Amino acid sequence: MLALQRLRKTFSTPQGKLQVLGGVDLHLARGESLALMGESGSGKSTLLHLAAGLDTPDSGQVVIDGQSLSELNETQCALLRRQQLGLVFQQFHLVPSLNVADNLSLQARLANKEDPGWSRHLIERLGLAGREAHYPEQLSGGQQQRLAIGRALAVRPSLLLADEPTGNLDEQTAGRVLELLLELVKETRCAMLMVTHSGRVAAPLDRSLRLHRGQLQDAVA
Ligand SMILES: Nc1ncnc2c1ncn2[C@@H]1O[C@H](COP(=O)(O)OP(=O)(O)OP(=O)(O)O)[C@@H](O)[C@H]1O
Repeated sequence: MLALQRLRKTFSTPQGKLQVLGGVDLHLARGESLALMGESGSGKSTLLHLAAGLDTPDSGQVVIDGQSLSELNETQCALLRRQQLGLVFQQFHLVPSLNVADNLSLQARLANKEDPGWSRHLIERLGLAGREAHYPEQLSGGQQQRLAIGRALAVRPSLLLADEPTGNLDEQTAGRVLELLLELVKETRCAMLMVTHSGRVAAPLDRSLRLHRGQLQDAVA
């Protein structure tokens, strides 16, 4: 589903070249969830951005559903991102002027993949039934993040990329949101790559890897 092949990325800094990824290989299957851990500055966000096609590697390639991103031009890459990727961040990035129903279907509408039946099902699963006409500011933090997850899944993405998706929530709420997220990943059979600092968050995922000195290694619990 997602393959990272010999991915290298170096940044230029005032102190010289900084190699962040030194030839990273990774394979993620459909329905599989992977926690990406590592110290601050180890390159987790860099890897996530490359996987999302938001940045380009120095060498190596990102393959999503058999399609190498390096073979696509910017417009094609944006289309693939819209249609096949779901992105969830620590900040919910909901549109304040749109209600719950419209926030949920926003990405699907932009991707021409609107499916009212699936949206209704998601609203139910997210525990937001009856709240469709409410605006983000009327929701709790946990409800807002559930809505952001629903927006990402409304396109039925083949790959979900999540950057600390429960980082802004209290522990109890975070636990419930994570549980729901994992259920929905299994239900939709998308692959999920999740950046997290927390061993507790990583534990229920299928696998955990740690970025260290530009390489992926098995994470020690
Ligand atoms: N555009 C850039 N130019 C120069 N250096 C960069 C750039 N982007 C990231 N870096 C550097 O690359 C390294 C990896 O950054 P990255 O944000 O991927 O780390 P991270 O593991 O996500 O960190 P954190 O856990 O703190 O979010 C850091 O040393 C960072 O300063």
